[in-house]
Amino acid sequence: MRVNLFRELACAADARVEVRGLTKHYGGVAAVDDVSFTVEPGSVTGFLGPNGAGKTTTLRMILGLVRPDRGRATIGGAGYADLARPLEIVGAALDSTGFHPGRTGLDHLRIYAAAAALPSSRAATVLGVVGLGDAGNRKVGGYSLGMRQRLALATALLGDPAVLILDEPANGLDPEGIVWLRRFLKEYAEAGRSVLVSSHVLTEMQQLVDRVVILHRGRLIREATLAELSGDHGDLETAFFELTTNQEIRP
Ligand SMILES: Nc1ncnc2c1ncn2[C@@H]1O[C@H](COP(=O)(O)OP(=O)(O)OP(=O)(O)O)[C@@H](O)[C@H]1O
Repeated sequence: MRVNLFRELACAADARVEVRGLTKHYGGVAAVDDVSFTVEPGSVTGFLGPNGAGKTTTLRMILGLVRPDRGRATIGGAGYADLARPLEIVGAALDSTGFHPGRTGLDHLRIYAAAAALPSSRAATVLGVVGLGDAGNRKVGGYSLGMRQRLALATALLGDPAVLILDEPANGLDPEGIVWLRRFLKEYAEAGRSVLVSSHVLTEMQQLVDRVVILHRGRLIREATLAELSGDHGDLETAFFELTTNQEIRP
């Protein structure tokens, strides 16, 4: 399974995501304010912050879904819009609610594969990888939340990308699913790829990530390895609360 899924990357730098000075205002609100960080190949990076910190807006700017007011995000050195075959560079699962309920999981994936000029056979391959091999011919309307999360991950994996960007991927997964996801993402990173994953469940992140990027009120407040953060603050939960409370309130 791993042999088929994880092709050799031509160059490790293909999996590097660089965010430099990203800024986005909505009306008077600085949703993201001069944020810079790097997602390193070979690592799982946790993207953390309280509600409204600017995580989703940042992810959407990396993926070319929101135009920044200032700054730039690159994946393997290129902006998303300049990627010739984007699904083969970056796979993203930001939302597991947007599936057509009347389509089967397999059909959903085949449509995405066709749109990206990927072989139709990838649909069954990625369904098997995420553990939905037996549910591929069932309509997505009958899938549980955890099954939809797995389908969203399968969609992200279609192009065998160098980078995975996932928003709350464990939401709705049962304990076995969470353990599976953790192992899968670690293996993915160990194959020289990179994973950027946002979650509010800090105990889960503690077990999953190598590095963390923490936003608060639109600004970067810490980019560090988990080991550095633990050295300074103890566990991730303690670090998170120490860093995100008692912050100076900006005008
Ligand atoms: N399309 C939009 N129009 C107006 N304001 C927006 C829009 N998108 C985001 N915002 C605002 O930008 C700020 C950052 O929101 P964002 O969704 O990026 O935060 P988040 O860290 O992902 O939050 P959560 O953890 O709750 O998902 C919030 O104040 C939000 O209300």
